Amino acid sequence: MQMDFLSSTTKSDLERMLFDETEQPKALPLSLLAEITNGFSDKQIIGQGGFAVVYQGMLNCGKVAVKRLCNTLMHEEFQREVVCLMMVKHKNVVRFLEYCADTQGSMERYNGKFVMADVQQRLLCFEYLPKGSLDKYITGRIMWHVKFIL
Ligand SMILES: Nc1ncnc2c1ncn2[C@@H]1O[C@H](COP(=O)(O)OP(=O)(O)OP(=O)(O)O)[C@@H](O)[C@H]1O
Repeated sequence: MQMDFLSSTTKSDLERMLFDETEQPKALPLSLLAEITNGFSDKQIIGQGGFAVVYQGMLNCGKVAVKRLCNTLMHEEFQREVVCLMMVKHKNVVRFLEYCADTQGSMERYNGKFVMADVQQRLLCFEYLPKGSLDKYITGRIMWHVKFIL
């Protein structure tokens, strides 16, 4: 199996992906995700789940949601998640666009010695949904229902 040494997907490939629903999810370079989130700036954060921080990624036309997973996630779990996301295609499920699995060596001190440690970054990219979190709507409805009963 021949593999590209580095993913060369560009911002315009990502835009094409966003507007063409027949395109299959591909690997994205970390540098592109850093570029569209302004270096994973806090100002771009749109939410936080149990295992990830979610950033808004800005394209020339359109937006995406970039989910940066915590680095305790095992590679096998990430792989399983990507496989599942690639199989789900439904109008009621947010569209999965691309993924990024980046590993870089970094010299770190361990027990008084320098060792080369693997620094892993795992990210998922989805279409951006502008109406906020579903839990606000559900909580709102439940609160209203409880008030009505009382
Ligand atoms: N595609 C998206 N478009 C816009 N906002 C999003 C998108 N995905 C996630 N978010 C925002 O980020 C928040 C966290 O999302 P995330 O999917 O990480 O967590 P979750 O589903 O709430 O929890 P879990 O960690 O159990 O998956 C959401 O509540 C939402 O506000």
